[in-house]
Amino acid sequence: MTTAMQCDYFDGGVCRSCTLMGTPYDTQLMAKMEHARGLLAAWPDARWLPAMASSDRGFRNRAKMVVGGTADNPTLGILDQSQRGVDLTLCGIISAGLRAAMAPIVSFIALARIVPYDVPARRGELKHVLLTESPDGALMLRFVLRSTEALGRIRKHLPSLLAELPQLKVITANLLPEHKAVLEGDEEIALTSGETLTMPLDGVLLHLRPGSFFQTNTQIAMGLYAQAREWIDEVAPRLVWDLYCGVGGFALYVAAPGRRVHGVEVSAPAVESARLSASGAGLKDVTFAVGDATALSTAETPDAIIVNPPRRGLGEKLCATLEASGIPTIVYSSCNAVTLAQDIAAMPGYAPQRIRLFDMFPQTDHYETMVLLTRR
Ligand SMILES: C[S@@+](CC[C@H](N)C(=O)[O-])C[C@H]1O[C@@H](n2cnc3c(N)ncnc32)[C@H](O)[C@@H]1O
Repeated sequence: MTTAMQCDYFDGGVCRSCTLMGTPYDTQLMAKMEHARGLLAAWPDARWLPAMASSDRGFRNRAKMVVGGTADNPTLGILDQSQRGVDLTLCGIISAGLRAAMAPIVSFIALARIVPYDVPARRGELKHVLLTESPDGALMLRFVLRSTEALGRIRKHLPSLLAELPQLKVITANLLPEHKAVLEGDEEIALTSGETLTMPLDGVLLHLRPGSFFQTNTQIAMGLYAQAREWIDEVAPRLVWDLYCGVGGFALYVAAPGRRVHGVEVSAPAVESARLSASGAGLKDVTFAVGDATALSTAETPDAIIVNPPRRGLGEKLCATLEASGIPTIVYSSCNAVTLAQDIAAMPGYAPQRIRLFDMFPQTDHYETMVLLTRR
């Protein structure tokens, strides 16, 4: 039995995001397996592979910090019930590299006098600090601002931040003028010459642009992509589609000589990132398009398809399209086993063959499940 992680923020009632904090990791993983097995019990013939466990701490490659406090004493973390800033810079589930960058960023905010946004008063500038770490320790930092008011001071003082954190490769200002409960706005202003964070994942180099989705837990993401590659390679398809492809992790992993791979994704920055990664790797047969995966037409039927939708799942329309298609193999990677089970039930022409749980989100009851489906 593993020792449970302890967190002062959780114990003090300051932050309750990690709902399973204090539960031994083995117990968490067993409960997730039971939960997934229960939801997918309608397919008893599918073979369950051993779950891929994660490190139970320091696994998050990304910190989304709400900024509170004052320009002299900013806080990075969350807002409490009265909308006051609560410091969470020592959060134990974010990576050590992210944690180490927090104090210099807090000092920088004070130095550049960027006034934290005051939610009840609708005053101030800095709403969020978004920080992402690549496996080689490089960082992408985004300041989500109400306006460009502080930009001059940010630019002026940036050299001191870069001197302290030379691993900062991409820094941007994101503008979110509206008073609304979203993380970021549409406009991104580059503050460094580096525009993408490079993510070396055992042999595959991904480029991450600000604003594009990347899996939260890099170790588990690599496991997920490697598993998809193994299943795809077994059926040796000549044409593979990667729907909801994000920055192209699955597509780039399954690329192989003599195989065409095409990714579809709704986010334009993510598609730009994916194209950059494919061209950087010299992969001419790996292409990407901005588009709505649910509006898919199967005029040209691929030999295999990978789908990795958001929590809402594929939905009726795409399930009906896939059910009516002649695609022999589907690899479905899902962060919500409830919608996964609904979608599989909506495609009775496919039989789940193998299932594997990937613990992308330790300390919470969330997890990723990947299923290999073949045409009956
Ligand atoms: C769970 S993420 C998967 C990303 C990617 N497969 C990866 O491994 O990083 C889901 C992705 O679906 C995209 N998305 C959401 N709705 C979509 C739609 N209707 N059509 C295409 N992409 C969509 C999101 O922008 C996001 O990048």
